[in-house]
Amino acid sequence: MKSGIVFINLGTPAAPTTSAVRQFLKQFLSDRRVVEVPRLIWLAILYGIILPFRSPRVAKAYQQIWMNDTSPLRYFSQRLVDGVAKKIGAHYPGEEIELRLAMNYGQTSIADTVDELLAAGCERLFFLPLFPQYSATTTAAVHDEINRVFSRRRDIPQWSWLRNYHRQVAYVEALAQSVRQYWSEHGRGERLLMSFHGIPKRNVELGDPYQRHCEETAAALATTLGLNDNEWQLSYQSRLGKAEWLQPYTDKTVIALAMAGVKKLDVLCPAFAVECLETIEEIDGEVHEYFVENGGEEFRYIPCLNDSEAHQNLMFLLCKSFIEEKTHLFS
Ligand SMILES: C=CC1=C(C)c2cc3[nH]c(cc4nc(cc5[nH]c(cc1n2)c(C)c5CCC(=O)O)C(CCC(=O)O)=C4C)c(C)c3C=C
Ligand SMILES: [Fe+2]
Ligand SMILES: [Fe+2]
Repeated sequence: MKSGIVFINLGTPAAPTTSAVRQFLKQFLSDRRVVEVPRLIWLAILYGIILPFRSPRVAKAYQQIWMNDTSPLRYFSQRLVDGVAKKIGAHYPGEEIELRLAMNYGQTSIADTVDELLAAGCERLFFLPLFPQYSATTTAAVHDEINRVFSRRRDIPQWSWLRNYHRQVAYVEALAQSVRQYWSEHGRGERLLMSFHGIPKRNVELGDPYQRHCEETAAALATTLGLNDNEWQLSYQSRLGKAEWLQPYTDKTVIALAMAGVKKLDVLCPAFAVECLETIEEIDGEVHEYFVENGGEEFRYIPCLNDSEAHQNLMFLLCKSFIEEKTHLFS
């Protein structure tokens, strides 16, 4: 039985232009899972302020980071998928397993990817959102889209998904390995800051488990690295708008650390599977500058897992349980 595996990332603009960024932001920020502000108020903010003013500014930021004719998010996500496809091909030589990358916003959509895999004869599908920590703003938004796609089909294939992998030993080990490798090449900083993408505080109060997942990832990583409580810290980045988001905020934390005399700071972004605007431009650009402007000397950004061997092995392991699942034998 032919199977399809779909890795899903958030999405990214098709080009580093104002119109492409506007189109991406419009689709992304119109999703009720992403922004829970009352609709009419939000549409006024989105169309009156965010789309006209943010799009040109963010397009310039994408121009700075565009690589190999695409965005880093797409570039590294595709390389990860290609690497895992090779591993799966080598490990299951007799089996027909197709791997694809899809985006929840922008191209290639989940709908087009499912159409393609079903047309190619796949009879069961596995969806793997590249969000280690569950949040309704990301993971549930992907789940909604998968359901929307199948709601339009009469003949729904056998399908499953992975909800989260924030405490998977192979994930925490992969993060630890990349920190250790960085330390072996550059020496160790005075503190390790783990910066996660933020969400509004209200979402957590209403039941989103994201904060707990981030805390569990951070604590597991600190334990794996053998760090004491005063050797690491957790913070939340990428706040948008005036409402309170999860605290402590990354920018304020970094400024406070610099002002408290920390000179050498290591920074890791565990919620981001691959490099993107929020890691390269925001963390290693903006936040890096805040650190140096406030007395810090070395802001040492540790790259995401990207298409590293450890990340490919983790993804292979997550796919393995689907590949070896036997439910299809009942059909
Ligand atoms: C209300 C706004 C947002 C919420 C909630 C949010 C949650 C969230 N996002 C990610 C991962 C990524 N976000 C990225 C970019 C990005 N995020 C927002 C807003 C919210 N995110 C915006 C407006 C943007 C676009 C850039 C900008 O205008 O600043 C990206 C990078 C995409 C890229 O092309 O590089 C990622 C990845 C997570 C994990 C998350 C909640 C857990
Ligand atoms: Fe985001
Ligand atoms: Fe941002």
